[in-house]
Amino acid sequence: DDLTFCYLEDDGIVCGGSETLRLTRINGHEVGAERVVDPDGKRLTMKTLSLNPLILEIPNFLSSEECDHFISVAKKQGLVNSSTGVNGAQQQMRLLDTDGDGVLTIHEMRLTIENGFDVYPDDDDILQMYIDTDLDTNRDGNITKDEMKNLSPRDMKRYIKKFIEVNPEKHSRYSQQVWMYPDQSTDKTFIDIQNRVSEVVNLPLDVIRLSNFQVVRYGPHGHYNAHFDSARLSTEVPCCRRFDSRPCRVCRYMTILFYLNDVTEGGETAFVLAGNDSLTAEEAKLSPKINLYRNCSESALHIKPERGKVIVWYNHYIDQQTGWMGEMDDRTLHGGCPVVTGEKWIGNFWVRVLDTKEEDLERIREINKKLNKIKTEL
Ligand SMILES: O=C(O)CCC(=O)C(=O)O
Ligand SMILES: [Fe+2]
Repeated sequence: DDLTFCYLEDDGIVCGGSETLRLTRINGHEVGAERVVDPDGKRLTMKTLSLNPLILEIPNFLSSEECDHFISVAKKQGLVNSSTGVNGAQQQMRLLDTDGDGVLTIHEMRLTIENGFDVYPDDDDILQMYIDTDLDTNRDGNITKDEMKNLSPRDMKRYIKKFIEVNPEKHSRYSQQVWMYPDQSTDKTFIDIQNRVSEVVNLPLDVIRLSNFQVVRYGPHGHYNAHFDSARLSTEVPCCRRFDSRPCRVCRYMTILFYLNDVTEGGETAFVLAGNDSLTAEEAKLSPKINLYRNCSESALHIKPERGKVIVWYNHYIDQQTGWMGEMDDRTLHGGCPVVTGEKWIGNFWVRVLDTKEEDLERIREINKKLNKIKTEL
């Protein structure tokens, strides 16, 4: 076998060929549990913040210089507006007449717009839309099926698109970003960090290199409403490869989130359902809790951004049979609360995998070849 994978086990480091490759999961023990981790001689403390979902934090994982480095790389590369996968222009609008009385109240219209367009208007914005578009002919604040015909789905889309241009903070995600890829970058700091991550999460560097990295900036009002970083398992839709143009789903085994600065006020990462089993993810997605821009304080767990801190969580369990990605953990529903004062910089390091370990072994071989070629050219 041409590949070797090593893991830290109870009795020391154990290595083997490609049959050894598997995903790992840190044992969180209990909330508040702390242990010392020692990547490249840096004594750091890893603490368990939550068990359901499993979330761990390591303060000072990055030095201030490393944080500044990523911020300046991002600025140099040029940040672009973030967008979520849900693009209003492609979505079929589903009228959410939740009580089934054939009439949309303002509340139901809000749900309809939130779901269909990934846009979060206030009640006043909806009333303004009725005025601007003449949708509510009899001006009673309710939209009947007949009144709905006053505005075609296409015109509605056009109206919402303009609304978002004027009120960007009402989109589900309001931030700017750049991407970095481990198999394309020779940035020394980036390579150091990949090694450090590999050590503390006990995953081979080869698996860490399957990841991608996104540096994100939020300004005042910047936020990201609650979402999943990954998607549920599916036998019909394959895991996305980079720049995939087929219908595909994002498969991110785990999220490693770096805080690159201290935020003056706001900007916590919120886990809506941490330790809360009384609400299903589907119920949560239709509840006001998901709108972190408005209802951040209703989440179960808040993590304060602190320069250099990293938090780690697992979007999926491990499939014990294959050792590869298993069911999604729907307690991971999370997002970024609005920045009140100052700005917020983070790095998202997403450990991405494909549907099978064999496909990822193939990718690992390709990446190694590519990196060897870059090395010999240097
Ligand atoms: O900004 C945050 O704290 C969370 C960001 C996030 O969830 C994401 O970018 O996927
Ligand atoms: Fe996220």
